[in-house]
Amino acid sequence: MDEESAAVHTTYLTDLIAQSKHNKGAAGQLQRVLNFLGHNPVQKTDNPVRIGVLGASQVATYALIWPAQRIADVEVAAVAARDPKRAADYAKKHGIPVAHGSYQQLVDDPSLTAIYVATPNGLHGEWAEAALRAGKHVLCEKPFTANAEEARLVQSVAAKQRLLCREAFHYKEHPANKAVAQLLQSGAIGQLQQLAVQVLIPAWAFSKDDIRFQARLAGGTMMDAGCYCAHTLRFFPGCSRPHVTSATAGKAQQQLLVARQC
Ligand SMILES: NC(=O)C1=CN([C@@H]2O[C@H](COP(=O)(O)OP(=O)(O)OC[C@H]3O[C@@H](n4cnc5c(N)ncnc54)[C@H](OP(=O)(O)O)[C@@H]3O)[C@@H](O)[C@H]2O)C=CC1
Ligand SMILES: O=C1OC[C@@H](O)[C@H](O)[C@H]1O
Repeated sequence: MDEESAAVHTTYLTDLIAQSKHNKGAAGQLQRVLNFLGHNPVQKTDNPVRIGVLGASQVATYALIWPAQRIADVEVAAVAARDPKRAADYAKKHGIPVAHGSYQQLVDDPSLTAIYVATPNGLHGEWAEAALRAGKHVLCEKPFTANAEEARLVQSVAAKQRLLCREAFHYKEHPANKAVAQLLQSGAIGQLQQLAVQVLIPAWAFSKDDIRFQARLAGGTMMDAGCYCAHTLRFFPGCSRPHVTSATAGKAQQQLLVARQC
């Protein structure tokens, strides 16, 4: 969304929130949408965490750039794309002060504290590792890497470098999920018997050449939506380490990217 449309949406939502003052639930929902639009930037502190975005991606806008505008001690300080012009255009559009024409330049930028890896899945491991070796903390998009071997390597580099390296699963930070986890932990609702997870994402939301449909970039339903299922199964207290008894690979359905696990 460009700045002008964001401003229009913001005004509209602010009016709606004012009108919903007698309905706290609705007002809260609307406030969250307004926050998501991120159009109320705050003054940064003197020494914010300076994050560089690796990949001029869609996800970086709503997962990092807009939310960071409302956080005083976080600054999105640079972006890199494989093409310098694309990096410059993206930086201009989103008010990012520095644009790098290669991922390596971003990783080597001494002014940055952390790197947000927002590339196709197949490149997560390589660039998370490069960023860690260059002394940067890493926030890596899900799924963490393309396979377990890469994941172990990246984690070992993070440990050796004494740097943070987190996978960007935000669902587990949501208060509703934390409350469920706490209920399960406390035993207040008994012991967990079964957990069924299903993620449905409309396939029409993406073009045919989207990174999600490209095996060479570690795409595919299980990598895109299915990693939420696998992660959820391990996240809640009482869940044992999943044991795979069978697996069947098939072509994605026409209408939906569907991933299920029990
Ligand atoms: N946590 C969450 O809620 C979400 C996470 N994601 C994850 O974020 C990542 C990016 O997804 P999304 O932003 O939707 O994807 P986009 O296609 O919008 O962005 C991917 C970026 O990767 C870069 N890239 C590098 N190599 C290639 C290549 N060979 N082909 C295509 N792009 C390439 C491109 O950057 P450039 O051209 O600038 O170099 C591009 O901007 C994925 O891993 C996805 O799983 C996605 C959505 C939500
Ligand atoms: O992680 C994700 O969340 C939102 C979806 O649009 C997307 O396919 C997936 O990458």
